[in-house]
Amino acid sequence: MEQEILLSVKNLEVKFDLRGRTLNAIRGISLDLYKGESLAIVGESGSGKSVLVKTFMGLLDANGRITDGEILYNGQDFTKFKTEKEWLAIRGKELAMVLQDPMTSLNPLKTVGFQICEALELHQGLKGAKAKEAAVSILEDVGITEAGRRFSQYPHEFSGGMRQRAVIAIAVACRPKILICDEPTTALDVTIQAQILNLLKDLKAKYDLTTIYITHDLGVVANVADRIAVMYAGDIVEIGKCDEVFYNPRHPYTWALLSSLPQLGVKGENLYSIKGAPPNLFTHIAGDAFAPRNPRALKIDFVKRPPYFDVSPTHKARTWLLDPRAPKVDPPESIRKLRQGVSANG
Ligand SMILES: Nc1ncnc2c1ncn2[C@@H]1O[C@H](COP(=O)(O)OP(=O)(O)OP(=O)(O)O)[C@@H](O)[C@H]1O
Repeated sequence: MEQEILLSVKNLEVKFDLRGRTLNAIRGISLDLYKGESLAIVGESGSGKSVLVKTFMGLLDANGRITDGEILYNGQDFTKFKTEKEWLAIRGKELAMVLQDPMTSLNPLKTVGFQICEALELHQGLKGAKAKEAAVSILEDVGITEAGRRFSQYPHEFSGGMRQRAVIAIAVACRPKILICDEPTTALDVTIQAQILNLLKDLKAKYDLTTIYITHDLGVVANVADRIAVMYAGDIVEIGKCDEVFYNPRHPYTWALLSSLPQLGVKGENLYSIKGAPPNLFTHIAGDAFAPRNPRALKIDFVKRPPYFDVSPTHKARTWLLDPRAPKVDPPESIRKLRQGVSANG
């Protein structure tokens, strides 16, 4: 079945000017987002996850610029936008974002209810009693009990988890098509994390959302994502359905990420202790950016950037290991066990 593409990124490049030097933050990304799906973008700190989604909302820092590519949405190309006015028709209304720290999104001086009403008025033209009624109902939708009373409270009267619910309420009040969640639960404790993820899942169905999750934690995405895109050094190195990436990963960086998952009972190192450091994005990267940290790297990995190779119609990875001419390189023991577990279970 053909899936409808909601947002299409083509060969996107983003650079930052920093003290006379140029940092290559996004290095030629192409990505289709399908209507109704839940896509997770994973990768370690600095891989470009946030910068990528900021380009979807016109929120790049002032020293950043798109130097190539297209971002197509509903017949428009965001990369061609020149004015803030053009973005105001998109931001909040078509795409909304939930950030890690709710306090950066909430105004501490205004009640939570007022802030939801503001969004309702701006995007749906609702005012007065109608707006309040709608806001209370949204507060209920995001799982805030005694919504009528909570409506009149200030963010500091809410707990951390409730603040995040309030931020989500403001985001969905605008009825966006796409909800971007940037590490939405990182700042919360584990039980609250699970509640917020469940809430986001419920809201996705109720509000007919397409969602993008950004996280460095593969454990988080296993429960929420239909597809996973793995980012490394400003590029998507592997993308596929959740099961494909978890149980048949092909890029050595994905192997490393998975090996670090404590949830899988795999004895390995923490994500942040994958040996070596990410590459310097100020310099041109010739081959596979992960090669210097990859104990299984081939010679060509240091010389030539790999293209994508298809693993299945829905799964591809940018690694020379998938070239038919490549020598057979086995994934680490832990990854092989994962795979065997799947085939043994049918
Ligand atoms: N305004 C800026 N000026 C210079 N470099 C920037 C700027 N914003 C981001 N970068 C750089 O772009 C790269 C990608 O950053 P980004 O914040 O997207 O990473 P990330 O994967 O989202 O990491 P994290 O999980 O820490 O947020 C990093 O090297 C970062 O230092």
